[in-house]
Amino acid sequence: MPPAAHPALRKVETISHTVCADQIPGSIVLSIYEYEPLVRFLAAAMGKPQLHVMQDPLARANVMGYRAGEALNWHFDRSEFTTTLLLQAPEFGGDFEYRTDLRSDDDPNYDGVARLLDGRDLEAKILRMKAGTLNVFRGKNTAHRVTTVEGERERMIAVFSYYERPGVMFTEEERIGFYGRAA
Ligand SMILES: O=C(O)CCC(=O)C(=O)O
Ligand SMILES: [Fe+2]
Repeated sequence: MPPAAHPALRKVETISHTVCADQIPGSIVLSIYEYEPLVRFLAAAMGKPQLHVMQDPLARANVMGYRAGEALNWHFDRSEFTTTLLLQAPEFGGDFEYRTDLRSDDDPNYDGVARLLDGRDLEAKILRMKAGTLNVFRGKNTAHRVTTVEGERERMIAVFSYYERPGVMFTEEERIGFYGRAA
């Protein structure tokens, strides 16, 4: 593969409207995030002895808005798995599309990633979500994206982070990198 064609070097634009956990104290979204039966359910679903909410005041739970014309490009997540709850569905578009196990912990599969980015991966699937859909996926190796939202109603989704270890925090640098602020 010529270096310029390497999938990691492609340029994409990302717009995001993110509300962090510290901006919604006492909200229903945070109560759901911390709801013990949900945490136990997710642990059982993921085959973990236990899961814990994250301690990070910003990252533990986020609400992201996608407005008309906005999307989230193909990516992998840093964490082993990700939990989302769709709060409001858009009128059109804003589909969650995923490609299961595109890479593995020991094989980055750059050719496969390039094929996906070129729209030539026939195994990519769309998950039909409605408001209230809980989505748990292994985003570390399953590539995923959100297609462009259309229409007046913004897509609103809560993103919940849980870990096997209690007390997980981002570093200050990570908070600034993700959110543009440390506190
Ligand atoms: O909005 C979604 O459905 C997915 C969000 C996501 O992939 C992420 O925040 O990493
Ligand atoms: Fe993601």
